[in-house]
This record gives sequence, C-alpha cells and structure tokens, in this order.
Amino acid sequence: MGPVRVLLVAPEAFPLVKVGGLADVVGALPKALRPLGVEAAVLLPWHRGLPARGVGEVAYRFAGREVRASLGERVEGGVRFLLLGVEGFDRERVYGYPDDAERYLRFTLGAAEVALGFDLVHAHDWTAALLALAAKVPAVYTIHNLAHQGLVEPALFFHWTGLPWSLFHMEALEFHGRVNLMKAGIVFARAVTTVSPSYAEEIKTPEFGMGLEGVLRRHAGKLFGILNGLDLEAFDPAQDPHLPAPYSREDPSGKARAKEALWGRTGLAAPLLAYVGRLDPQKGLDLVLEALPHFLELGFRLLVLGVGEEGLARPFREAEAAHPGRVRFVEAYDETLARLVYAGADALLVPSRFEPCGLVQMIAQRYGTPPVARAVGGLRDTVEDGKTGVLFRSYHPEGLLYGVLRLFRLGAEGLGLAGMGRDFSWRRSAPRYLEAYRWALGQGAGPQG
Ligand SMILES: Nc1ncnc2c1ncn2[C@@H]1O[C@H](COP(=O)(O)OP(=O)(O)O[C@H]2O[C@H](CO)[C@@H](O)[C@H](O)[C@H]2O)[C@@H](O)[C@H]1O
Repeated sequence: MGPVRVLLVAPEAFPLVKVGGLADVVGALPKALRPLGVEAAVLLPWHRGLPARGVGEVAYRFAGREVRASLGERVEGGVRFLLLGVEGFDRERVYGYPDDAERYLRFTLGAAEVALGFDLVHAHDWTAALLALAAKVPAVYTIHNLAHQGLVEPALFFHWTGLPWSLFHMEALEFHGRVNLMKAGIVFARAVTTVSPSYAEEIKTPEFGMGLEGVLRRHAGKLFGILNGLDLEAFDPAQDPHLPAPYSREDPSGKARAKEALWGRTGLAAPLLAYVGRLDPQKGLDLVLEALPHFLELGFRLLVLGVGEEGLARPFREAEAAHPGRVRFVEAYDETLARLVYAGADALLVPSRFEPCGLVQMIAQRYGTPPVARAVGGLRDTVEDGKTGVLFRSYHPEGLLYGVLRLFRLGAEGLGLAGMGRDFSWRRSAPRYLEAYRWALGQGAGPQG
C-alpha cells in the first residue's frame, strides 16, 4: 500500500497561529504520522499577517455564486501548510466575531475543493465539521471540545451552502430548530475521534454530552478515543530556549534557576500555585477564585496567565489589586512566561469542569511540576493520582483546596520528579489515528480494534 495522503483542516495550527491546545495537536500530528507512512498537510484559513507563497486559486460555490480564493503554501518544521484566502479572515483574531459561522462555512466549502487532491480529509472541531458532508473524499472528524458546536439559522445555512433542505431533520443536521455543524461532523464522518479515552466515554452521557449525547451514542460504533500526545521536542526542559538553564530528570538543578526567574518576573515567591490557559467557564476558574482566600491564609501565592472572558478576567484583576505581591494576573498570551510557569511553579492548578484532554497538565509534568487536576476526561487519563500529581473529584472549592493540601503533604517536589519520567509522546497515539484513517478508507478494523 502506498502512503495515505491526508489533508488536516483546522482553524489554528502551531507554529503559524495558536489560540489553545487545538493548534498544538494539529501542528504536531503530521510529524507524528510521517514515520507511519502518512503524508499529512494542514489547511488553515489565511489569517491576517501569515506570510506564504501563492500557489494558485480555488473555486467554490457560496450563496449560489462561484467565488475564488487564493491558496498559499508554506513549509514549517517539515510540515506542509496550505492557507486558503477566503473572505472574512483578514482580521485580528481567529474566533469571536458575530459572522464566525458564515466565514468558517466559506472556508469549509473552499477546503472541500482543496481536499480533492488527497485520499482523506481530517477535519477538526466545529469550524471544519461540515467537511464530513461537503468533501468528496472520506472524512475523519475530531472533536476537541464539544462546548463549541457552531449553530446556524437554517435559512442562511441552506442558502450559503446550497445543500438540500431534506438534510434538516433530527438524524442529520437539525438541532433544536437550528443547524448544528458539530452534529454534521459526528453524523457524516466515516470515523469520529475525540482526544482522550475518558472523554470518549463521558460525552455519551447527559453530564458531558452538551445535548449531543444521544447522537454520540447512536454513532458510538465509529467513535475512537485517542489520547493527545505532546511534541516532545517543542516541550523539553533540556533544550527550551525560554528557560534560564536547561534541566532534566537526571540533573534537575536548572529548575531552581527557572523558579528564581519566575519569581523575578512576577514578584511572587514559593509556595506558588499557577494556572495557564484560556479564561473560559470550562476551566473551573470559579473554584480558584472561591478557594483563593484559603490559599492566601495558608501562605500560598497565585499566578494566573491567560486571556479570555471578561467575566473571569475582572475578578482576577481585582484579586491582584487587593493582594499585591501575593496574587498576579498576567492577561496575555505569553509563551516565555508559560514555559517559566511550567518549570518554576510549585503546582499547576487544572480544576476543569470538563476537559477533553488537556495539554497543560502534561507539559507541567514533563517540566517536573505536579498538577492538581479534577478527575475528568483526559486529566484522569494523564495524571497518576498520588504519584505524579493529585486528582480531585467534586466540583467544589474544597475539592481543589484539599487537593492542593494533599499534594504538599505527599511532597510536591517528589511528585514533580516522578512526572518527568512519564511518556507523553505521540508514538503511542499516532498509530491509532492511522487506524481511524484506514477504517474511514474501508481498509481496517474499527474503534475496538
Ligand atoms: N496565556 C497563554 N500564554 C501562553 N500559552 C498559553 C496561554 N493560554 C493557553 N496557552 C497554551 O495553550 C495550550 C492549551 O492547551 P489545552 O489542551 O490544555 O487546552 P485548550 O482548552 O486550549 O484545548 C482544547 O483542545 C485541546 C486539544 O485537543 C484539548 O487537549 C483540550 O482538552 C481542549 O479543551 C497549551 O499549549 C498552553 O501552554
């Protein structure tokens, strides 16, 4: 058999454009698949400011007319990135505009044309989900986060896409009177994957299914739970240019330098609890806020690094103002500071309400910092409770508080060192994507092997 040629389609991919973990995964997967005989290219919208070489044009239909989009190409770290210049992407941000559904549908319909040159298309999250229906090659669809589904008014959707209204029913696109793009991905893809085995189980229940649990149960026969890996070269304390000194499990002495650098940059000191990530209701930051007075009473310092919802940013701004030198809120996307946190904090807080996989807890373990995480989704699959970190169950500030206390009772430093020995490489997960691809191409065994 020749190589499988796959087009990964996503809104973001590291190192070109990154908002969160989706970009890490889409950027790393092509490299992990190459040794397995998969030639993967990544197609992104041509977001503002991305330099690339023009390689042609793509014609697609939108709202009953033929439109053209320029196609760019750029190779980065050995990965071939294609950029599609459809209307609506010459903007500051990747998401968060009122016309997101419209511009990503344009992108998806253009992507369907680009996919014709490949054996298979691998669509990521709601923004690319319609490829499962619109692409003329088989599609694999990955759910990174069920919270964002892409809901569209049906009249607009059918006008834009030219798809038949006969698809507007409960077993296809309809969801409470609207079109649900995530649902389209689940229903029409040949294989559906999600980013951890635990999340694959959880989303079949009302607690985590976000209204799609029934659909997911009906399509469970093609659902694969594949744990995300980490790009071990991109995240390596032994060769991380963001750190003041390299270190490893064998010689962790450089870690002390990272701690000093982190304290120097933030004005904080040990014992330092930290959070890195998007400010989103998913992440359980309300628990951090509620537990904060107790943390401060116990002598802990808190650092929060993240951007996102104003409703979550404001209370952290206020907490910083009220507790100078003890609470810091850095409202920025800052790669260097993030690396200093993974290396220099005493514990990383990951109290998520739900977590499809989560990369921050894996990065922290690789950098020798133990996570205190809620026992959900991929957190459950990647933190060894009492060995490399602490897991807590109840979604309650006391759950988090006792988790932190338990970590320090067990010895945060020792657990951190143990975490450095864990293997989070893509080596274990990449072959499972190949299985999903083969299954979608009608060549192999299904999710249960
Ligand atoms: N302010 C900031 N400065 C610097 N770096 C920052 C940052 N905010 C976030 N990051 C970085 O963004 C990434 C976050 O990835 P996660 O997977 O932990 O969560 P996210 O919810 O974004 O991803 C979603 O998709 C991924 C991929 O499948 C799933 O693992 C996850 O569960 C799901 O919610 C990490 O690389 C982190 O370092």
